[in-house]
Amino acid sequence: MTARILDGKAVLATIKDELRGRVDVLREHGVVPGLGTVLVGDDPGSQWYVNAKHKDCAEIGITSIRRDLPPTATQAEVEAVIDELNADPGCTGFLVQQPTGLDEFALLSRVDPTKDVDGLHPTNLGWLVLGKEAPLPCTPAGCIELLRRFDVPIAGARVALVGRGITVGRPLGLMLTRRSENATVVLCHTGTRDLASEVRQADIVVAAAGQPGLITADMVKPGAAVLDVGVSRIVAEDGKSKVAGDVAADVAEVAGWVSPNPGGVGPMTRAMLLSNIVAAAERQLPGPLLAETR
Ligand SMILES: Nc1nc2c(c(=O)[nH]1)N[C@@H](CN(C=O)c1ccc(C(=O)N[C@@H](CCC(=O)O)C(=O)O)cc1)CN2
Repeated sequence: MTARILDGKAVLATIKDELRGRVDVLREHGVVPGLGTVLVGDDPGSQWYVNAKHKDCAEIGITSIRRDLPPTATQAEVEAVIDELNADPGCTGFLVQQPTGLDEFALLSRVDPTKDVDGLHPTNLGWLVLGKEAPLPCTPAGCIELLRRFDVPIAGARVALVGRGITVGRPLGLMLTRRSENATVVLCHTGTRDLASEVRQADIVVAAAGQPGLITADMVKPGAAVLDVGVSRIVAEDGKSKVAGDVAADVAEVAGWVSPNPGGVGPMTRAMLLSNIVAAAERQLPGPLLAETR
């Protein structure tokens, strides 16, 4: 068996097409969506992600506000930029690119939750726990959207999440166990006694541990869907740095679906960010118009 490819790049392009029309409607009603980003330091990966986010925005008519700060920026300086974006009416949503090397909990908490397009503000994560509508974290939302777009059955599926981080594993567990998804989730982490056995029982595996090649073919149930969220930077044989995922290449010989890495969940993170930006701007519309967008 060769697995079907969960092509996140293709889905990102489709979602951009879908969102363009909604951005046009917003503009017709005087609301111009504007994404703000706060980037601290000179990490090339973070710079790439932020550049990509603004490029995506430009392609569908969302304006950009960039605040790039040097690696020497202090907590107070970053918080001042957050206060400025909270107050800026042209910035309808913004995010602080992680990692910052600073107190990230304090930074996230300072963002106006109505402008939190990352869905990572404690209030918005709280709404998720309570089962209420709120902006959702982009990577877990991207995982679910990717499965949906390729008709991977989720309701009733047994899911092994590998990794309990705040941006992926933990919120994804909450999202997959909502009635709308109705999956059964096993959240695996470094304390899991027999990871291989947990993964082998799963219909869907989401690998977000940051350990290159952690999930091997012998651990995967034939026909399962395997999403690779791991991002480790390794030095290849040619001496060049490249991204390595958590899923070994031979998993594609056993699985029913696999997400490539790059080209799978990464572009979906960007797609869900765009969707959160548009939804945040739509909430600025007067009630009856907002109802029409739903
Ligand atoms: N404030 C946030 N910081 C971070 C988040 C986040 O959701 N919010 N997630 C990650 C990084 N991230 C978005 O910021 C992100 C990761 C990957 C991709 C992507 O498109 N990757 C490409 C490959 C890129 C490469 O070669 O390096 C792919 O997978 O095809 C986009 C965004 C941490 N920080």
